Amino acid sequence: MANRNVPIPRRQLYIGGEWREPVKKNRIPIINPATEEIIGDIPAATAEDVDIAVEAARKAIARDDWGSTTGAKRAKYLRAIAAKVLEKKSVLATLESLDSGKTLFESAADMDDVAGCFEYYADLAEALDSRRKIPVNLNSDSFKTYVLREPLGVVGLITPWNYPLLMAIWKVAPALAAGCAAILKPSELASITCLELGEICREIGLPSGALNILTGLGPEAGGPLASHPHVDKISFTGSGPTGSKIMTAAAQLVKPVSLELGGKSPIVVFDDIDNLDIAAEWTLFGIFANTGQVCSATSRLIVQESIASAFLDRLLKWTKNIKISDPLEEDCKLGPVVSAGQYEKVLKFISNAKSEGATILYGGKRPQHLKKGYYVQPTIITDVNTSMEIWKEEVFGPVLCVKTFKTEEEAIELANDTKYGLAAAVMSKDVRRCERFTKAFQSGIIWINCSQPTFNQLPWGGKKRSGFGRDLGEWGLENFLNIKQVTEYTSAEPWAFYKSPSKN
Ligand SMILES: NC(=O)C1=CN([C@@H]2O[C@H](COP(=O)(O)OP(=O)(O)OC[C@H]3O[C@@H](n4cnc5c(N)ncnc54)[C@H](O)[C@@H]3O)[C@@H](O)[C@H]2O)C=CC1
Ligand SMILES: NCCCC(=O)O
Ligand code: NA
Repeated sequence: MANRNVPIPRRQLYIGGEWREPVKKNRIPIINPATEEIIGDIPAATAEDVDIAVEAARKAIARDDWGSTTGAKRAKYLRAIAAKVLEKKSVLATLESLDSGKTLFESAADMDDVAGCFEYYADLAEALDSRRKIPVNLNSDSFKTYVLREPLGVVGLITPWNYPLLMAIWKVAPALAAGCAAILKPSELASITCLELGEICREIGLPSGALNILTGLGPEAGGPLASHPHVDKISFTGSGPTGSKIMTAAAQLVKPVSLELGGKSPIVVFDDIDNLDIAAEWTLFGIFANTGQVCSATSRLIVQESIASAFLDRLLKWTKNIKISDPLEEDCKLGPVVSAGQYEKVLKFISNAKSEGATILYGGKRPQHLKKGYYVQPTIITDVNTSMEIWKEEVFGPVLCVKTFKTEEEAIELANDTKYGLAAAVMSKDVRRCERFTKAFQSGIIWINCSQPTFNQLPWGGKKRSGFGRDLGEWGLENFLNIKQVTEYTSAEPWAFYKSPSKN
């Protein structure tokens, strides 16, 4: 077992490059979901702190060392942050697991991804210098034109608890690369590593106010950020209802938002797959990685009837082999869900499925060997119909529901039978069929013969009620840039639209 005695730092809000006590001095307890114990506390920001952070961010935007410096200089800071994250990887990963219940293996992988994301956007920040001013040729003697890419301004980044530091960095890294000044509001359920990012920024000397970190409750800290008149954009990842509230608040000021919300993504498995075990493992990974708390989790298995029984059999064997334990234990592959609320919510989904007539093929309860902690067994539910809650609603826990199909048309119809549109996966060795599914799936992310692999270079986001806008890749950077066209009249001749008074 990793060292669970890593001390939990007692931090304040990170504003203007310094630690600052919240104006109202309130704090929120940190709960370890594996033990249900309080292990520390975080500061609780309110509207007063948001005002101070916005002011610090506006100053950073106006200063030569941040808002108007080069991408190359900003890249140096991003690379320095990446290096520090790797230097502190072991402690950060442990803190992430203690706070969120994520397995230590996954937390460590997240820290690598965090560093990789900073490195990736450091490259893009450097490349931005040559794309900052792009001439546009009009074939005109009268006009010279060009397009500028500028930092959008002060941006609010509101993020969830399922990948506490990584989801924040998907927004922080491109926002800083673009030259914006950012205010990050992480989830109150898991904020420790985001506060440690503040310490890293302090250590590497990030110019003050470029990144401000306000922990606190959603309505008290996130709400004022979304409705602040001097915040130029909100980028949000989280639940649909909260996304909707943020969009409503931002709409009052015509403030742009990007929303990365939930999903109920399908994984379609055809009978032509060569290897049931490979498909079974991807199906497992698609729903049980991070204990199913993944917005892109492929939580609806749609399997061809001819192999359904053999495939489910194999799936069960793999599922029974998953080690469920304290997330710091070696080889743990399934930790607790994040909170008591999430635990109750997941169990309720399972009991509702049962009362609606579905069969709990496996799991559905707390694992017997774990008396404390918010643990739920990996759960597989069959005899599902399309009007059931379990087919329609995002559980955000380790719960897979299963339906069978006979024909390709039926599989597409079932796959798209959802209000969401984040991700979709197809498993088949028929290349043409995979192409047909790629086209037919109504979603922003397609996986072929796999589920969940995610790369910094590729756009991440959805359609339908999964939201709009894209994190990651060059799209993630464009989110934080203002595109400004400049048109200069270069002719010595008068414009001659009006009759000149001198000719009267
Ligand atoms: N798509 C995704 O990645 C995620 C989906 N979820 C889903 O959402 C459900 C609820 O989880 P929550 O933690 O309550 O998610 P949430 O969507 O309410 O929280 C996400 C972020 O929004 C903030 N927030 C909450 N209310 C706000 C408001 N009125 N104004 C501004 N910011 C606000 C939270 O403090 C947090 O930082 C989960 O059970 C899960 O189903 C949760 C987290 C991530
Ligand atoms: N593999 C990263 C998933 C991110 C998300 O749940 O939004
Ligand atoms: Na926690």
